[in-house]
Amino acid sequence: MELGNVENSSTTLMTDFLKKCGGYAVVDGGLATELERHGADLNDPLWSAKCLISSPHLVRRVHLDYLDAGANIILSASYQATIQGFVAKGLSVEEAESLLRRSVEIACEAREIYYDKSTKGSWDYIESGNISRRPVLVAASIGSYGAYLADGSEYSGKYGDAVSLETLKDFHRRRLQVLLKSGADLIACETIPNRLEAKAYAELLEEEGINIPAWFSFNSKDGINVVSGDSILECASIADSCKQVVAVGINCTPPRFIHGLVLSIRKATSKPIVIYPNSGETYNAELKQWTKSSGVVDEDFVSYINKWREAGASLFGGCCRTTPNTIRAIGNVLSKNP
Ligand SMILES: C[S+](C)CC[C@H](N)C(=O)O
Ligand SMILES: N[C@@H](CCS)C(=O)O
Ligand SMILES: [Zn+2]
Repeated sequence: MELGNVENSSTTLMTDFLKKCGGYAVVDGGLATELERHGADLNDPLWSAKCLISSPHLVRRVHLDYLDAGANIILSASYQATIQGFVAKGLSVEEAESLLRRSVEIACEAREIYYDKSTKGSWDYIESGNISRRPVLVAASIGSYGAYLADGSEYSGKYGDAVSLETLKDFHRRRLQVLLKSGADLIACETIPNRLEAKAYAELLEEEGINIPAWFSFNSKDGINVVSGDSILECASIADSCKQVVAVGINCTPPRFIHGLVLSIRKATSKPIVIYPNSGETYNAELKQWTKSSGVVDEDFVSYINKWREAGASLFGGCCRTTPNTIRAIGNVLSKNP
């Protein structure tokens, strides 16, 4: 397919979807931390991807909980699922690729179960005079190279001089190819910590030329730049120039930084903005545990949703340590102020 057509059909998917959702869409909340809350032990280099092997039923249940809470987009458990990471655990490349596909299948199964069981509440929008089901997209999550390193590097974005654009493209290429053909509606490149990785994703998507839209979501620890110190404007511009990218945003970032970042992203792109902050707690990568941040108050961020909406965001959810309750509350805010 020619790039012009890729751009048109990808953009249409997102604009049609947002229209069907009433202009604003609800993204799910933290997947890994919710698995943990249900008893999963994520102290492993694979982090949440470990559950694809040990407890796929729990992954499906958490997806379903987010759908019950009102999510319009659910993200697969592939954030830290990499071929390299699975092979390091002793799996074959074929088994690793099959687990990647399985992560998307599990999310699709949850959507099927949700549609089958909910006769009330899911038939809630009218299109051309017909009552239709609540729109739900399945996004295949792609975590950064730093996520694979399993040492919290996605919160620093410092990969060292030895890691070049080509290193990152080689690292991501095969996983992206598998996920592009997995049946997912969307690719979610998440927690992108630096400009180089955004460029790597953009080039790979353009080289593959497959007609699946993607979003690029960055993280920040100062509300001005992405975590590596690279400019959010430059990062958002890379996303803006990539034809397959249908939304640009911020995830796994404390709520207090979001407003300024939305205003900055808006200067670089007119594409829809996606926002899914974490709880504001701090991650200890060594212990793989969360601690309350001292000296900062990150009150319940749902109260900020309207402010972020006024600043230009149109897709809202939560990242680490948010729960289905957060997502239900976001849905309530959006539906009260359509
Ligand atoms: C977004 S962080 C909480 C993900 C976990 C990290 N890559 C680790 O493995 O420790
Ligand atoms: N989608 C991932 C992001 C981690 S930062 C998750 O929710 O576990
Ligand atoms: Zn997160």
